[in-house]
Amino acid sequence: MEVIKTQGITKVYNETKGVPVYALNGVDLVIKKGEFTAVVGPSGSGKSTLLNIIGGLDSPTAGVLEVGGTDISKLKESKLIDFRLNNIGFVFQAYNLIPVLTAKENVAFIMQLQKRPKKEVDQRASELLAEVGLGDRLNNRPSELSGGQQQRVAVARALASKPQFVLADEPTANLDSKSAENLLDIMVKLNREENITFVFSTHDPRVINRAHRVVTLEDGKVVKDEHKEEMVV
Ligand SMILES: Nc1ncnc2c1ncn2[C@@H]1O[C@H](COP(=O)(O)OP(=O)(O)OP(=O)(O)O)[C@@H](O)[C@H]1O
Repeated sequence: MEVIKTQGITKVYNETKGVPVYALNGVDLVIKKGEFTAVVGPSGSGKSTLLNIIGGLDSPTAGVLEVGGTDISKLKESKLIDFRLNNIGFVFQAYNLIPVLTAKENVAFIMQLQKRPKKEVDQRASELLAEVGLGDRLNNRPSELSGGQQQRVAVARALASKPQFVLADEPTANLDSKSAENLLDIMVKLNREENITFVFSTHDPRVINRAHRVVTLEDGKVVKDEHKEEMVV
């Protein structure tokens, strides 16, 4: 099943002086359910721009973007906010947790926005945190957690809404190698056992090694798209 389909996605930034910048230049990409995909490429190649557009956080200058068969490039902002909430999970490099809320409240918050029953919210928040190895940290605030633990809360939060896929922009960028490995182990496990679709951008060779599919961008274009037979564990 196709979860994400882009056709001719282009993003142009108009430089005030001189030439326009093509951050993306005709990207065609199909991501299927259960894929574990790394988007790689040199600095400035368009990775963040692509992830922001796939996540409905930014709109393309041209092209079509379908998520689960819905053309989201045509949705109005209010509809798009709802669509994002219910269909896409986000993990950013700077954690982006709400500082005054506990780990459990951060995960619950997304489900409260979805107006799910309190009992279900409570139970699922605890279960997800246990799944990422933080069953004993439910009531700690982000400042009381390590960077790796905060990023695991972010993964639990991304999954809370039962999204069609999870987008992670450089998820290991601020982590030491042990925490990065640990985060990867959890993402791989969620992918393998629950068929969660992950798309992440990265510079990190350890992350690239664990991906099943590696899409390489250069100057806003896909220049390589490798599918690996076997995952390297
Ligand atoms: N708001 C903006 N205005 C003008 N140009 C922009 C803007 N955002 C991005 N760009 C340009 O678009 C191109 C792609 O940027 P993008 O951030 O997507 O690259 P990236 O591959 O994620 O880079 P990095 O690995 O350094 O994070 C770059 O040339 C960048 O300078």
